[in-house]
Amino acid sequence: MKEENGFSTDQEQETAVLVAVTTQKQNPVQTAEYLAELAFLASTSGVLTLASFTQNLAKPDNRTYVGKGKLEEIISYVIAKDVDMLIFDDDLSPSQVRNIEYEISLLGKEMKVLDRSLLILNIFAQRAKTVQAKTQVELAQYQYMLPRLTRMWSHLSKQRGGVGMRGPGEKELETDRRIANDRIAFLKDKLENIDKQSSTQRKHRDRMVRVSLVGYTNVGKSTLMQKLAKVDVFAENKLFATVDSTVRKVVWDSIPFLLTDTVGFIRKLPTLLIESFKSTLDEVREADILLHVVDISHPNFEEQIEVVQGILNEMGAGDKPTILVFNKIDLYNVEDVFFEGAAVDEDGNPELTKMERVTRFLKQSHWQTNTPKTVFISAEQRSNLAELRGMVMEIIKEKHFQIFPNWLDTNHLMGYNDGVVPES
Ligand SMILES: Nc1nc2c(ncn2[C@@H]2O[C@H](COP(=O)(O)OP(=O)(O)OP(=O)(O)O)[C@@H](O)[C@H]2O)c(=O)[nH]1
Ligand SMILES: [Mg+2]
Repeated sequence: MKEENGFSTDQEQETAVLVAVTTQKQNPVQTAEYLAELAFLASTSGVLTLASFTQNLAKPDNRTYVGKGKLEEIISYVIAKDVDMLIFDDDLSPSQVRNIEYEISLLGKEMKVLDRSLLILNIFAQRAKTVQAKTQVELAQYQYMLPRLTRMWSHLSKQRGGVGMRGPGEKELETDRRIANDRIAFLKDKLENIDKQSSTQRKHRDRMVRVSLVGYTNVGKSTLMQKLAKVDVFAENKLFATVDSTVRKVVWDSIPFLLTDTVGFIRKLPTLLIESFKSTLDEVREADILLHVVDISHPNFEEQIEVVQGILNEMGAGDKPTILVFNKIDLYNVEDVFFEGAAVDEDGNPELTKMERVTRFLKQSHWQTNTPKTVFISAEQRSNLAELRGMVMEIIKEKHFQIFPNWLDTNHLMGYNDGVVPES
């Protein structure tokens, strides 16, 4: 194992070459962005990207994803550089994996062939902490591997550990499909029991308003959770820092509610993961209010919003009361803002802070006008958190009084009807 102490040294760090195709459905700019994301995923799981290859095709090749000539070019490169693995940006069918492995073996080399899903599964496996998350990931891994259980797979995994080979463990990989199927049945059973327990737990706290932080991975959900609930939640500049959902009871203006931090979404999130994380995602499904966090400093944030919205719709959570929370405004380029003429206050007051200027500029942007509820914040620098809190409180109170029409503390009703939220 190369990561015995949780560190991998430079010499021993596993290396990868990334492969993507530009198609009729995916333009070169998108391909470049997706490759950047794939490299980030690789580095999150401790793998160093040495190079990436792309090819223009009408659609990915049925047999080997890229064309034969391109594959040969890639294989010569990986042999010359002694690369540990090939990572493909799209999901490969079991037969594509076999064909690619076969082409590699013709040149006397053995190497791991991963796709985006497997890489994501691997990161989830590294990060899952609770029994539930671990079970969910293991189930997804088995379901992914079942149609791919080949001699090559078990042979390789016996020889070398590391990325792509974690999870079910080497021993199980040698076992036949029947045993894998038994394991899948066992894990499903286990999950069902855990589900029963957690749904009982959820019922016990049934009568509290639930607020869920959702959003693309790495946008700052856990950081915001920390600032809002004053708890220590693991946040990191890596993808999928959070795999387990964290629930905290928070009391604002004497009204208690539950705040949940959830696993981040990503483009092409493996369907198997969505399925096996069903119960974790129930937190989202059963939420009263969603805070959809967006990293406005990310060049692709608009597409990320769509991906998240798409997954929420698929889950049947697309029409919940939602606040679009644009985070990381501290990273927003101030010069752009200056040239848009927003640097000076309407009253001619030039004394606006950078954050105030950025906020003012963003509030004039189409994101403000097209979306019913938006707010621009910096979780890390605590900018505009009071405004966010006010917006959340407005909906929380509405929901809370639906659940508790006789909530006795009339102090907190004052000012509620006209939407005034007491300053904290
Ligand atoms: N500059 C800046 N960085 C931020 C802000 N909020 C969060 N970050 C950073 O963004 C990175 C990701 O933050 P997390 O809170 O882990 O993001 P997450 O959405 O929980 O990510 P996953 O759990 O991986 O889905 C961390 O390095 C944070 O320090 C912000 O307002 N400004
Ligand atoms: Mg997180």
